[in-house]
Amino acid sequence: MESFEAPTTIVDDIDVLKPDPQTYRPTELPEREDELSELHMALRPVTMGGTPHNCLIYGPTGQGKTVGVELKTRQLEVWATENEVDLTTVHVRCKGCDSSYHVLRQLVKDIREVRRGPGEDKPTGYQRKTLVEKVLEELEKIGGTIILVLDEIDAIGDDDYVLYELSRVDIDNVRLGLVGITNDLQFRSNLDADVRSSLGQREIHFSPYTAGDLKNILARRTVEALHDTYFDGDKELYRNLNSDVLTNDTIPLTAALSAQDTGDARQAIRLLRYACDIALEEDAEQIGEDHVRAAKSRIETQATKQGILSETVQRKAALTAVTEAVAEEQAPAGTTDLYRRYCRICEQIGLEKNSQNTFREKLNDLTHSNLLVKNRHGRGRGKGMTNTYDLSIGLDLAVEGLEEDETWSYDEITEEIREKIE
Ligand SMILES: Nc1ncnc2c1ncn2[C@@H]1O[C@H](COP(=O)(O)OP(=O)(O)OP(=O)(O)O)[C@@H](O)[C@H]1O
Repeated sequence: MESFEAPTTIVDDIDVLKPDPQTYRPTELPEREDELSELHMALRPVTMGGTPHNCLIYGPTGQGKTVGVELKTRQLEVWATENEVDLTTVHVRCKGCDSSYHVLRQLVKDIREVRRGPGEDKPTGYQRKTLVEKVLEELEKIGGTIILVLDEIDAIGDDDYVLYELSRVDIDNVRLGLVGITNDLQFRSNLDADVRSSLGQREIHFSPYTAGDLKNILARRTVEALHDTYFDGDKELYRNLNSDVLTNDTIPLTAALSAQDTGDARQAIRLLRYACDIALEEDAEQIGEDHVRAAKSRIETQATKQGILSETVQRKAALTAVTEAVAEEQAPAGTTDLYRRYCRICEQIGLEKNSQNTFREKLNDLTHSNLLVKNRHGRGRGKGMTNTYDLSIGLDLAVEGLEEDETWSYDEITEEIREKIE
């Protein structure tokens, strides 16, 4: 059996390569100097005995919005303690709260926890209006200046009641500033005009990181995470990085692959971490380009399997029909052929059959999920057009995805397909 004692020549502190804020939080974000300076200006009235401006922070996922707001509010808290200013920050994660009602319940719990410590339950059985009153009572009990950060606030969708109420809060002993964070660019324009003008007193946009930004972000992480990796010179920039455990192309490739995609720092850090894990598995002395490419492919494989897992049973039946056609080398296949296969599969597993039109919709849904590709062809002069479908992922991956999916436990069908490939 492998020993856990095996020494590693690569890693110093592996947790630094986790994009999870509970494990590691950067202490500076030089790539966000401008955005954080705007936030600084919005919060600055606190230092003059005033009320912070409300802000709406928006930008795609993994752009340092959450970590940036946390850094700035913490910096302000330190200043407030040193200057004996009564300041409280409440950071509310709205993910999963799909309505104002759920955000209000979360708010009551989080604000109570700020006062009394962890372990509060979310209140149940109250109407929205009563929950608003409870939030106000809690804010009043805290008093002073309060910054309420509503992270992933787009979770509430069109139901902006909670924002409407919070933006009108008027409590004698409280100076309240709201900071909304969202990665849904459409969210702002869908808000009620009053809420938009109140919450968006200051709007701060976090645009996607470039490959250059990502190289610097990754370089700083590797200096803390890896052995024999350090900056030459006082500027913590990729161009000053020296490392015995990274080959020259590792960081540029990781950054380029992530920048091509969405410029997401979380994704870039995760990719490097995965490459590092593969290098460790291989007992390699350096993390190289091959490890990054292997990591990218494993991540994509996992994401595809996850994608298959999250499809409905009817779509999985449609996907199985296309997979079978590919295994028999009969793809790209037309809707009629695929529908015939689908009907047979439904009979085999006892699934209710959809009409051919509904089946076609399922195929198109799978095309939108990037599991299938659709092509339109002419049937010949004057005979109109026809659609054919093929897998957009590898055949093996499609079969593996269906095999590993416990909600699609029709082993005899996937076994039959497997036999056709082997
Ligand atoms: N400039 C940066 N320097 C170092 N690490 C960064 C930087 N920007 C982001 N990160 C890291 O990337 C990850 C994602 O950051 P964060 O959660 O702040 O993104 P976000 O924009 O709030 O994303 P989401 O909208 O998905 O919540 C975290 O691990 C964070 O530490």
